[in-house]
Amino acid sequence: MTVSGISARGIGMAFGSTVVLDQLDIDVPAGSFVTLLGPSGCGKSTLLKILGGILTPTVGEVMIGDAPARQAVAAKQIGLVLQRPALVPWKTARENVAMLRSIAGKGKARDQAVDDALDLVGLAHAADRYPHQLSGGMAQRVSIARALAMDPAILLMDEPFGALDAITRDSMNETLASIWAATGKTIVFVTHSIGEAVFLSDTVNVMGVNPGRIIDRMTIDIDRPRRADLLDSAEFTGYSTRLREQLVVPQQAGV
Ligand SMILES: Nc1ncnc2c1ncn2[C@@H]1O[C@H](COP(=O)(O)OP(=O)(O)OP(=O)(O)O)[C@@H](O)[C@H]1O
Repeated sequence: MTVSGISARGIGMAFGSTVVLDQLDIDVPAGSFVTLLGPSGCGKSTLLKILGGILTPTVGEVMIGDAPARQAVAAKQIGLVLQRPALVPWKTARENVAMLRSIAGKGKARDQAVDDALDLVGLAHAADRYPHQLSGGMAQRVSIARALAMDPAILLMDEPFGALDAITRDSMNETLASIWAATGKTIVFVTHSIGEAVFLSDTVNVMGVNPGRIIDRMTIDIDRPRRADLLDSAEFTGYSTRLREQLVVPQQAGV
């Protein structure tokens, strides 16, 4: 895996006559954890897909490393994790993780990359279970392992923990922070949750609506590793309060 960053300039996106994103610039440094935080409908998912080269913007340019984003997609450098894990019900956790690798011609009878990915998400013990035998959090761990097993340079995550209960979500956030530290991947993460954004990110991009744009960029300067007890600290609350103010104050001109 080569670690790559993303640079997007002058991004605009319209669906028919509806302008969803307007004049948006964003940089995601290689190996960083960057969050897109904003209200429903501000264009987070659309921007995530554009940054990953999955969707072509109406105007503007996205570079991944030194190449246009679509080349990174063709080279399978992009991993995607969505809110719903979408596992194949008749395949075990291990088989679900192995699936994309076999489609890409990388699969072997005993594939170490699959076992390593399951290990990384803490599911080695459940590799032979079927999706109906997994909790929601475990199923989402499988979908993260499925993306990791392809060893993408960039992981795009679209509200991956949005459907989970608060306790499971905290534990998934800790797991994701340790996966990121262990793999050094570039991660772009979409969330509605201020707490999740502060806990995970190097940088939080706060988005405003109508049209979608970035209204603030906040660097989260909290030491790592970050553990769940951080959630009770004054430092954490300070960042959360500042972000909340950005989200409720009438939005100003884009930055
Ligand atoms: N393929 C599409 N065709 C038409 N409109 C679309 C399409 N995809 C997204 N939109 C519109 O673009 C806007 C932004 O959608 P998007 O899903 O990117 O927002 P979001 O911030 O991720 O929302 P949420 O947090 O609710 O998932 C919405 O108004 C949505 O209806």
